[in-house]
Amino acid sequence: MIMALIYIENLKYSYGNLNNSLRDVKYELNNGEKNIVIGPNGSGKTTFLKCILGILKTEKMIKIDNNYVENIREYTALSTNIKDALHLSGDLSVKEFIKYHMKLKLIKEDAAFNMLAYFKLDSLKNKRLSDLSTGQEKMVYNTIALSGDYKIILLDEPLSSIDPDRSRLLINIINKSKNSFIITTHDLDLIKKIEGSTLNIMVDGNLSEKISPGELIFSMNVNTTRPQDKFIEIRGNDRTIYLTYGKENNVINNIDDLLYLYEV
Ligand SMILES: Nc1ncnc2c1ncn2[C@@H]1O[C@H](COP(=O)(O)OP(=O)(O)OP(=O)(O)O)[C@@H](O)[C@H]1O
Repeated sequence: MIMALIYIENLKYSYGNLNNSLRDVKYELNNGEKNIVIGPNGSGKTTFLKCILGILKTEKMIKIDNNYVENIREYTALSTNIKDALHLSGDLSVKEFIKYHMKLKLIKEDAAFNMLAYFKLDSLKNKRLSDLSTGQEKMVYNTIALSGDYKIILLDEPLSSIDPDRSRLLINIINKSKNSFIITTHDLDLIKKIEGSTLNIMVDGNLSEKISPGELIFSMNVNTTRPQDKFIEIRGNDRTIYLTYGKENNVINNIDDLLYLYEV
C-alpha cells in the first residue's frame, strides 16, 4: 500500500477546555499535490497547519512520510511561512534572518537571496525585520519557505497583504514546483491560478472531503437544508453545509460563487 505523504486521522485540537479548534479531521496529502484550504475566519486553518508542523502537540494522529510527527526531530523536508515556526532571536536584519534559517535547514543561502531578488526585494536585505511593512515581512517568510527543495511546503495565507505583481511571481513559483503544498487562503482566485489544485473547506474546525475545483462548478449548490443528494457535507457547530447538485439557490457557477459558503 502506498501511504500518502501526509496522513491524518481523528485529529482534534483544543487550545483550552472550551475551545474545539479542530474537531475530527481526516486528511491526506499526496506526492506533488497542491492542496488549497479555504474557510471562514477562525475556522481552524492555521491551527491545522501548526499541528502538522508539530508546533501544536497532538498524539499520534499525524503521519508524515509514515512517521508520527511527534517522533520527527529534524524534519528538513518540511517548510513553512508561519512566523511561529521560524525561530527568532532578537531583532535581526533580513539578511541575518535569512542566513540563520538557511544554515538551520542546511541550504545554501544563495537560494534564498536569489529568490529575494526574483521577488524584487533585494533592497530589504539590510532592513531590520521590525521595520518591514506587513507585506514585506510576509514576503520574507514566503521566501524562506520557498527557498530550497523541500518535499512539503505549508503556506499560511501567502498572498495576504502582497501586491499583484509579487502575487503573480509567487504563484509562478508554486506552479513550477514539483513539491507538495498545503496553502490556506481567503483568495478564492488562487484556486483557479494554482494549476491542478485540490480544495478542502474548513468550517468550525471540521474539514470537508477533498474536492477538485472542476467538480464544484457543475451547478453545485450551497445550502443547509438539503442533506439528500449531498455531494459534500461540511459539519459546523450549529449548522451543516451541504454541497448538492441542483440549481435552486446559491448555485456555484464559478469559483467566485464559493462566497456562498461564507454566507450560509
Ligand atoms: N493561541 C490561541 N489560543 C486560544 N485560541 C486560539 C489560539 N489560536 C487560535 N485560537 C482559536 O482557534 C480557532 C481557530 O483559529 P485559527 O487561527 O486556526 O483559524 P483560521 O481559520 O486560520 O482563521 P483566519 O482565517 O482568521 O486566519 C479560533 O476560534 C481561534 O480563536
